[in-house]
Amino acid sequence: MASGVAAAPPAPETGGKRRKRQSKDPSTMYLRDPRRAPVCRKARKFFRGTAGMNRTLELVMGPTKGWRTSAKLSVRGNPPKIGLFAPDSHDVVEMLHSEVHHPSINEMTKALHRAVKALGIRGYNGKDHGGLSYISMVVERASSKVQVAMVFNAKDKDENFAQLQQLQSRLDPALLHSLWLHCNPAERHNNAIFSFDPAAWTQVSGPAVVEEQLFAPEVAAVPRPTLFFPPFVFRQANLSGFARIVEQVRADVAAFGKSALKRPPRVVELYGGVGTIGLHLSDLVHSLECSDENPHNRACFDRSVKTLPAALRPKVTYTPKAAEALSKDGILNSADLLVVDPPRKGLDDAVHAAIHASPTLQRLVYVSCGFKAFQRDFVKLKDNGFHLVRAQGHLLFPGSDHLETLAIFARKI
Ligand SMILES: C[S@@+](CC[C@H](N)C(=O)[O-])C[C@H]1O[C@@H](n2cnc3c(N)ncnc32)[C@H](O)[C@@H]1O
Repeated sequence: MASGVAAAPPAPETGGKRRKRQSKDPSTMYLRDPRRAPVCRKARKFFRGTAGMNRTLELVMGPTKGWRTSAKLSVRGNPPKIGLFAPDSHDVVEMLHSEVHHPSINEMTKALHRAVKALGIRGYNGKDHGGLSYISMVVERASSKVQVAMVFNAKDKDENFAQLQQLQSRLDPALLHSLWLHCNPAERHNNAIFSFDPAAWTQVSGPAVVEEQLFAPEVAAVPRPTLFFPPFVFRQANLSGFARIVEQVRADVAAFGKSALKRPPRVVELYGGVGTIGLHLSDLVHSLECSDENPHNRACFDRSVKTLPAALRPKVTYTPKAAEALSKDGILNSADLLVVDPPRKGLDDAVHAAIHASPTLQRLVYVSCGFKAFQRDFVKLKDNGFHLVRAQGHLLFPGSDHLETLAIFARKI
């Protein structure tokens, strides 16, 4: 099974038209004024029009530089070019430095470029489908060290392992958190960068997980679980920006429990990753059933639960299963509130069917990273009796044509 992580920042929504090839870092196209990105204009129009909101959509934005703490760069050709795909293409725009990258990612990219060239490691070539195809880098914010995963399309894992051992000796230990080899079979037939198969992963060096606290110490949020990220689970690229979304979700869940429900809600979370949202709600809920299709998330979630205050631990559970299957199993049959943060394709049909059928569900917190799909889901949720209570746009990738939408829906039962 594949993780479906995207290689490049979201491609601009071009209405199907082929764009002129970009020669510029595609995630900085709107950096001068990020709120002028086409998706922001579309979202404002949508919420004013179709969604009937009586005020202009609020667009929340943090720092425009240095925000990307998780990056997947493509590698192509020989000598290898490292960078991002230009929108709608597989042409790599070389990017050894980007102002939107965390400084550690820039430093590590340059060091890897030097090391890869010196060791004669070739980039993916599209002919025999072998070579180094991607480099994933994740910064642990407290230490500024980088977890590096190098993705090869190769049959001979041992050869790549030996190469990465050599490569490791060329990297600064003060910058490298850990180094991982991910080998995809050269003959595979899907576009996902990572596979869930544990056999595809080999740890070359360093600790197994990056550790993160979502909230800065000055944010008055309780609880503060530690989150654990091995390279084979989803992690937000702009974790500080995502913390602002989770703060809003906390405020809504608290208000819903106090004012509408008059008791703490039973919460289900689908597409929950390692529990980045759900674990931060544990003090506000009667119970939280978190889930995700990636089987590796559960161990991270369980480890995080141990970092919660003891009284909160029994309230939270995790099921490693796809949202479609859980929906068919009746997971929403007694839920008061549903939290969803699906991939760009939006909610699966079975989830809509379970929302429709639930006799108890009154509140829906929708975090969307795909605005096209969100618009489709909005119409279906309306058909299922939900109305929009509140929405915000979060520019998690300021400079690119991407918007993270937080929408709160309610229905009377
Ligand atoms: C945008 S991420 C959000 C995760 C989490 N909220 C976070 O902030 O880290 C989407 C998640 O959906 C998961 N996913 C993708 N397709 C899924 C499916 N059909 N059923 C359940 N989870 C799915 C992915 O593994 C990923 O963890």
